[in-house]
Amino acid sequence: MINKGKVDLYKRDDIFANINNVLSKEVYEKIIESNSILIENAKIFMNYLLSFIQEKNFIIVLTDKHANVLEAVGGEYILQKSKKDLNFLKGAILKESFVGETAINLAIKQNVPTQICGVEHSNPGHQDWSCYAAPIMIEEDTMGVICLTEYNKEPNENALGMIIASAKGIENQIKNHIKTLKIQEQTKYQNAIVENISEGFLMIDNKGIVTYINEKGGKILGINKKESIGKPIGDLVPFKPIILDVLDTGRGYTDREYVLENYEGTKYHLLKTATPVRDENGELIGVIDIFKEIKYVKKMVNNMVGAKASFTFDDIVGSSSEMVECINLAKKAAQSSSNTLILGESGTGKELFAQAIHNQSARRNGPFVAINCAAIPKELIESELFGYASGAFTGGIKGGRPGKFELANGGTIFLDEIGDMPLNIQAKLLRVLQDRKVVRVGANNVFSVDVRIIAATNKNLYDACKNGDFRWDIYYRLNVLTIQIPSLRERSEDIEEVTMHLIRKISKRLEKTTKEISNEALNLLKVNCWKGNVRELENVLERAINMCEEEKIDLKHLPQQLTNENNKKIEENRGFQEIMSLEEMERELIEKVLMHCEGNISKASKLLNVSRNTLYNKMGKYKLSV
Ligand SMILES: Nc1ncnc2c1ncn2[C@@H]1O[C@H](COP(=O)(O)OP(=O)(O)OP(=O)(O)O)[C@@H](O)[C@H]1O
Repeated sequence: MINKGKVDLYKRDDIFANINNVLSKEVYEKIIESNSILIENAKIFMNYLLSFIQEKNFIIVLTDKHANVLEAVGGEYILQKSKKDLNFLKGAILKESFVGETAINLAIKQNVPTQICGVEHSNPGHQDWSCYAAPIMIEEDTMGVICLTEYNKEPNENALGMIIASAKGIENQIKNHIKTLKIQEQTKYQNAIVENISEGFLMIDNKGIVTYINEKGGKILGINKKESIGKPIGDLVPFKPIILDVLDTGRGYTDREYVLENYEGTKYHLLKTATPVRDENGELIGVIDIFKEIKYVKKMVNNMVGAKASFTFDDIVGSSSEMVECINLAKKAAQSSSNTLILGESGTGKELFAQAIHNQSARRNGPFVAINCAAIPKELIESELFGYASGAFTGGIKGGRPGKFELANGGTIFLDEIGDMPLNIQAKLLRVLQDRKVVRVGANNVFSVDVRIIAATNKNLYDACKNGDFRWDIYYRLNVLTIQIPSLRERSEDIEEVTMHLIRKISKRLEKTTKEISNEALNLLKVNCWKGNVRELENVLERAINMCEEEKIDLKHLPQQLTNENNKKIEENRGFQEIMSLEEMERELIEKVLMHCEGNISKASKLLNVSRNTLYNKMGKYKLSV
């Protein structure tokens, strides 16, 4: 719809007292800023229109949606005249209450192109002029109005058409402008994402030309981000980039391992994912390559699978001289990164010590990776320890897998039950012990690893070496710092302290209120021989706490078997002796055995099933000599 001269004639006689209304400077500047897109795009059309109309008689005015003048262009004379007659100056307020009904006001009010010529104007001061105005609409909202004004009372048959076409042109221009701004904003976000991801990001076109590379990618490939764009990737790096294979085959890949050395001589072990990019017709137009350093992947894996040491020296309980000696030795081991061997029966706390050593060492922030050599089938130990290469065996994960040594890089590996490691694996272990180098099963690449080794066993490794079951060279390399953890039998004076510690620990875990133990129950625990050491004691206490409804564990909560065994012992002792204290019995037994072995400490300690150290300590305690 178009308005042509539809004016309320009764307004013609209105007197407009205040036609010089102009916006204040501050308000005008604000309005200019908020309409900057409209002004920027309209100006192009205003100047264009001006170039083929008679500048002498015409002015073109742009207003915002409230009829405030944003721009006015035209020949100098006519511009000055329109300022005087029509108030057409930048910042002027042309609303109806100030200037009467005009083509601009009507175009805003009714959202349609409007023309008002000569006497059709309500304002007598406008009646020498003709105005042709068209609204500029974006998504059904009026942004402003463009108006062609002629110093002529008679209608101009081309003017309205010209102004409508200009308004349409401005609308299209603004729409494109908004689209571009949106794309620019999106690109900004995308760039921020690509630049801030921890991975290297590279994009090439179907000719292998770099179209984008992020800062991290440039660092890994050893190339300058800005200078590389527009150049063939093959010319920028000292190796054949495997991303080019994707252009040949059209097939991408996920998480493929790759080792590269850039021009700066820096080696990177990467995990790469390459994705072909196709246009809407399915034509390959480029490849996106994302690569990350595998050390960060391993760190993440370790964090997720819990390759962490949770125990510290504060968790090790026991104040017997044997235990204190062990703890001191272990603290010394924590100060060094030498190979460490922990010996002791099952359940004596070998892993507990290994974790405490790691947590007090300089490697405490690195991974702690434990592997039990006795618990893994012989055929799998090698790949578990050293990893395997892609295609090493059927069923293996495509792209290969790192072994525990690689996963422990920068930290500690705990080789539990090392005495059970098959001889063929021991040969490979020797290489790691000597050079800290790992070769995956089925691979040629050698990886350097920075790993501290703590091994443990309940076997006599010396005897195993003599029998040919364990390699001497490994034994000597592991036997640098050796910690022999005494069994609970050898340090029965620790039983009360360990018991109280375990009651607190287990009650907390099971959310029970049990916190004490009766003297009778504690005495029964003290006389037990604890074949399974602290672990067995822990199991008995866990069972007792589960059974116990009160705060105190009593005899009835302990397994019947313990009471039976104890009764049996007392019966046996009654046969040859009145009831003696436990210490008296121990002293007498040691004395008898020493006599039997004619003072040979080694023989006596073997017969008593305690270490020589322990025997010496006990002899000191009971003032026995040979
Ligand atoms: N001195 C100690 N103080 C506190 N808790 C201990 C102590 N010794 C062992 N434990 C606890 O006993 C349990 C067994 O310990 P750990 O697993 O370290 O023994 P291990 O010698 O490595 O056993 P295995 O040879 O069977 O692997 C763990 O729950 C551990 O926390």
